[in-house]
Amino acid sequence: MRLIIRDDSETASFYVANYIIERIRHFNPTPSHPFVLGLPTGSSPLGVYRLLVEQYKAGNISFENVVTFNMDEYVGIPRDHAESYHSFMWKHFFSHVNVNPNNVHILNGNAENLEAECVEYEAQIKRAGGIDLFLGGIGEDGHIAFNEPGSSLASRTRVKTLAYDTILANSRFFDNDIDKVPKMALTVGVQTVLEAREIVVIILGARKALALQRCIEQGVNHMWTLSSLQLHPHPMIVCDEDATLELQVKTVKYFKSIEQVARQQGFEQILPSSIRTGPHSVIPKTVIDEVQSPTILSPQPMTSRLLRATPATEYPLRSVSPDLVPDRMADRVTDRVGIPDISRRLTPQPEHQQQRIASVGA
Ligand SMILES: N[C@@H]1[C@@H](O)[C@H](O)[C@@H](COP(=O)(O)O)O[C@@H]1O
Repeated sequence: MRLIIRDDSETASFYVANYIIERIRHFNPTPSHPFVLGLPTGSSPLGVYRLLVEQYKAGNISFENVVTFNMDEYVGIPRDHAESYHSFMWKHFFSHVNVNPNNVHILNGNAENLEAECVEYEAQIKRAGGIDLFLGGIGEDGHIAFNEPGSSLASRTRVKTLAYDTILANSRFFDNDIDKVPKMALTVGVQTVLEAREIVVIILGARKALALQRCIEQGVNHMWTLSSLQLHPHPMIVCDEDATLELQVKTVKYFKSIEQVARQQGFEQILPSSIRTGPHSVIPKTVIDEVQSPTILSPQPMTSRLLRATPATEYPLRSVSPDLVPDRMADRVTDRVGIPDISRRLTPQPEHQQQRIASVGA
């Protein structure tokens, strides 16, 4: 899990937008090998969409070969209702960029057979080759898409009844009248999200702080469906400082230090090549040269093989996301020359303390 913490919503959105742009560029999508992007609605991704549109207009990114799948849609409100997720997506993103309308997929909450609609949506995702990057937001109760508390972590796209808390939270978009808020939605499942090759979630504001805490510091739990991210190989949460309010100080310092150390080492994030370029491309293989020696008839020892590393430009020498290096708060207590002073550990060791007291007294 990567947790990226930024000062405010603007800088968090900036990080996510740039990240998506970098990922699409790296992937180098073509009509036959498009980048498949999962997208959310809600107020949290608004800044990201604004920045993506800005960058598109500045000529820095193209969405021509990007296929999109939205997370969810209300059931029973007209597609052109101002608060439908169709309207939201076209208003804030699609109509401002060069995405091909045929490449846009949003669940139809007015389908005659809602169940069949959901089954077909899963099939469409599969036909598109799976989702390369799923961008998500969360509800205050830690739900991802409309996977409300108690949703099966194995769930797939389906019809979902909304939790009262969600109806209440979303009433702000419906004249603060909960009677106007749809009570059902179509949503991708937790499993659908987990099957994306990469997941990025943006979490902003103090009202999401408890959800973030449950998802980062506690175990996988169907009552906080975002916590399922812990089971994914490449998840990243980007949040603002306000969203960290319920986290332990050491958790915040830990994740900040991870990012700092990575930057000092000269990288932001390195994903395996198959994730960065999609499943269809050939992953460069390390070449092994056999040493030709006609006189050796017995099996050659390992030292007779020359391992020629593939150039870093083609394939990273570090082939996986950097692992989180345990970083104890106690290890940060250093003396003046920067060497850890064991006698001042935050978890006291009585024998060392005694030695120190004795040496100070001498
Ligand atoms: N179905 C959507 C979610 O996908 C979204 O993450 C959530 C949070 O919205 P906001 O970002 O406005 O808090 O709202 C709805 O419940």
